[in-house]
Amino acid sequence: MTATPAEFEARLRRIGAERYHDKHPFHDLLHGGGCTPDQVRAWVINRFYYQASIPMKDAAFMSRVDDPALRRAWRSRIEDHDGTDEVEGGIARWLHLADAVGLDRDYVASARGVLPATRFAVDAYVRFVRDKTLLEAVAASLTELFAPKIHAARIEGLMANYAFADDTSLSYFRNRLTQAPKDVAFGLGWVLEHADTAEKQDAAAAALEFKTDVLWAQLDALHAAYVTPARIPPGAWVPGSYVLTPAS
Ligand SMILES: O=C(O)c1cc(C(=O)O)c2c(n1)C(=O)C(=O)c1cc(C(=O)O)[nH]c1-2
Repeated sequence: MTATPAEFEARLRRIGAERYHDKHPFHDLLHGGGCTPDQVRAWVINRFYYQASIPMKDAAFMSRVDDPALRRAWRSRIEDHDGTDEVEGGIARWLHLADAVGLDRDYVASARGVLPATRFAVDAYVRFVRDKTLLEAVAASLTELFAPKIHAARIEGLMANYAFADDTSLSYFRNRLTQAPKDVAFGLGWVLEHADTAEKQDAAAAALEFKTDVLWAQLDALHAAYVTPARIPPGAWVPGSYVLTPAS
């Protein structure tokens, strides 16, 4: 049976409550000050790959949309990450964080040291958005419903626990606090309007679950590789390498 929009929204929010990556143990370590400088660096290197891929997935999405109004509503996402001639974007802001933790920013930007499982998970998200229905693609972005809470917790936790944390190094997250709610208000409204059959609601819910897996798998990979007993896959970043300045 088709759920009402309010019931369907509650179903989507339950998926976040049960599966979002704010519950992953790596986030407890990171936000609680329990990460070593190299573990923070590993997170910065791997998470960069997600950041850098987001505007590519949004471009893939827009390439499939024939409704100019939907493209217009979506295109600010690309500017938010890539920036404009006047305003720095999220990718540049992420590289301030790379500088602050002492990493060689060119190495981070090259994505050479990214873990294989991170690459597989992120690439799967870009492919999902390219290949699935527009409804599933928009529904997958709705993990952002749950992101402002984790960004606020991250700013607070990093500021309290790490000397590298300041307004410049954390500017990425501060900007997302206003960007994400705007994106997600549109995305949620669009999904509630277009998921108008039980089958479409099931497909949208499954897309959101898939996306929580994309996020969770990245942190599993990070935890397995860099938290004791560490198992670093061949080719991935080796702690201590590409570090230009000591930890602060
Ligand atoms: O730090 C986080 O936990 C987190 C999570 C997510 C998310 O839920 O997918 C995004 C972001 N950050 C983020 O910064 C971001 O720009 C973003 C875009 C998207 C998307 O799917 O389009 N998710 C996320």
